[in-house]
Amino acid sequence: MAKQYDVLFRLLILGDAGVGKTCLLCRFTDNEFHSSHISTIGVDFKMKTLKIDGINVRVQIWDTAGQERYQTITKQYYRRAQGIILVYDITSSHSFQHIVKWASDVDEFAPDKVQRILVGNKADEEQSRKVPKEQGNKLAKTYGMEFFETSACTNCNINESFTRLTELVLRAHKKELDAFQPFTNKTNKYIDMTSLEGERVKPDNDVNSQKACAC
Ligand SMILES: Nc1nc2c(ncn2[C@@H]2O[C@H](COP(=O)(O)OP(=O)(O)OP(=O)(O)O)[C@@H](O)[C@H]2O)c(=O)[nH]1
Repeated sequence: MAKQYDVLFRLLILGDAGVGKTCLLCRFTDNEFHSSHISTIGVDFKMKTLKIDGINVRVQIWDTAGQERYQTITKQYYRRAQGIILVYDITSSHSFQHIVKWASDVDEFAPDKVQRILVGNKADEEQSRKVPKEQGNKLAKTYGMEFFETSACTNCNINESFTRLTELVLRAHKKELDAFQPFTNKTNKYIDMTSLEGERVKPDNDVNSQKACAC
């Protein structure tokens, strides 16, 4: 069977419970939105293939539980990530203030090379907004991250934010990819960055993957 992608990356979505991590993922991968909140237990993941600069990039996107009690499990996934989306809810000042804690966890547990973006979700809820867009921008600048306001509900900036993070990851790993040059050869090989950067997981059998997508 012909190879269907050239490189595989792992992305991670972090943020407080209820900010919309699962909905962002479901919107991006399946173009679905669900209005109920079913808390993620541990972690769950979905896959999608993007074409960037002629390269077929497969992304394995891990959705993590925002609840404190799952942090021991979710932190184990940081070190295998090449890209991280830090999410807050624009209607929740608390979730925004908490980004500092999420970012410091990333500094502590993720690889140095990890690429990060900041996302303020629920941008459709303008009437309940607690976090001005400028504040999001300012915080992102402080951390040297790019910033997006999104709405999983109205499908605003979803593709843009996931695609941008994938572009940043691709750029950060350009040297390794150039050395391998899978895009020009005719073999069925692809680069699995997820196994190169850490211990390989077997998602199909992963005991932590307990939640079917609610969206
Ligand atoms: N208005 C609006 N509601 C949203 C949006 N994204 C998510 N929600 C709602 O926010 C609630 C929580 O969404 P989830 O995606 O389950 O939140 P989560 O961050 O995955 O939560 P945990 O799994 O507990 O960490 C649900 O009721 C969603 O419908 C959005 O863009 N706009």
